Amino acid sequence: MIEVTELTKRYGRVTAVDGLTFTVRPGRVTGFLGPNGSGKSTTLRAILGLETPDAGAALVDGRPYRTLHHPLHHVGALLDAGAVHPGRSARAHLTALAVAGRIDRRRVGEVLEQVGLGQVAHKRAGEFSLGMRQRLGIAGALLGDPPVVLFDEPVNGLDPEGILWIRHLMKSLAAEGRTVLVSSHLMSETALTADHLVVIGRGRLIADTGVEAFLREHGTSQVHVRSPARSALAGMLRARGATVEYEGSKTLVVTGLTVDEIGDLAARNGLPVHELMARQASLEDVFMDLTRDSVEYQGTHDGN
Ligand SMILES: Nc1ncnc2c1ncn2[C@@H]1O[C@H](COP(=O)(O)OP(=O)(O)OP(=O)(O)O)[C@@H](O)[C@H]1O
Repeated sequence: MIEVTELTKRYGRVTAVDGLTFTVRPGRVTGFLGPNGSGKSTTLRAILGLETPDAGAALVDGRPYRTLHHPLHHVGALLDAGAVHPGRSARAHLTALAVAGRIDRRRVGEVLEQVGLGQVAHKRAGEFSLGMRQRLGIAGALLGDPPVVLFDEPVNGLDPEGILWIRHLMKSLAAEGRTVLVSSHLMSETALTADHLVVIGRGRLIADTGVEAFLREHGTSQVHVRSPARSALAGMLRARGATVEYEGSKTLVVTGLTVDEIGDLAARNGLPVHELMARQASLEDVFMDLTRDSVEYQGTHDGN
């Protein structure tokens, strides 16, 4: 379990994390979402004891990371997949980590197999593709068999096969009862993997909720209706409580009624309908709406 309480971190005049509180529970994948610069990496680094908070705390299993006796047995993290010596083989890299972390060297072979690098264990990391480097980073995170894992933007730059692999891995780690926290700036990708979402903007909490509840609450669906009698239809739809907007010369965009309700209403009143189509607002749109203020703030701030 990870507990972040009233966490604040400032860099000079920039408040990267601002009184942030949330808990990451075991047995599920928690997506940690926010636009670029919203404070995700800073929060992850604070959880890993790489940043000293100006206020508040970030605890792993009830303790600050720096006080854990065998940290790699508690937490595994993928922060920057590039942080591997290019001249070292995958096996040598992991062996060095194992020695430094007082972890049984037999784990090296196990994690190499687990991430699918068994065949290339002797290849130099400098010759690895980005996807292979991500896998190597994840192997390092899993070395201590930790109950808590953190991944910072793990699918960035990966091909579809790599993305699928990571999604599957996250879910299986959570199914084993581990605490899994995955940061991303992509809402739709995260919704496919995560069970729970923590959304932040300019270092503050925007949402802490289940993915399904989030989609129910924010995933507004619209219905596009093309009708030669759209003015009459619009009046009736509004009378039924729908929000109606005009688009082009023939189309209505309706929120608040289903396709069936709109079709039935038109039929009962003898109004012709040439097209009736449900459209789910994209998750990326929902996310951008939610975090817009924080992005504008960030832009202003960066400009100063
Ligand atoms: N070491 C640092 N020194 C100064 N400012 C920093 C430092 N680290 C982060 N910041 C600033 O803190 C804010 C939050 O950055 P952070 O990297 O935590 O955000 P993020 O959500 O992880 O974004 P990204 O996905 O772009 O990395 C940004 O304004 C960033 O410029």
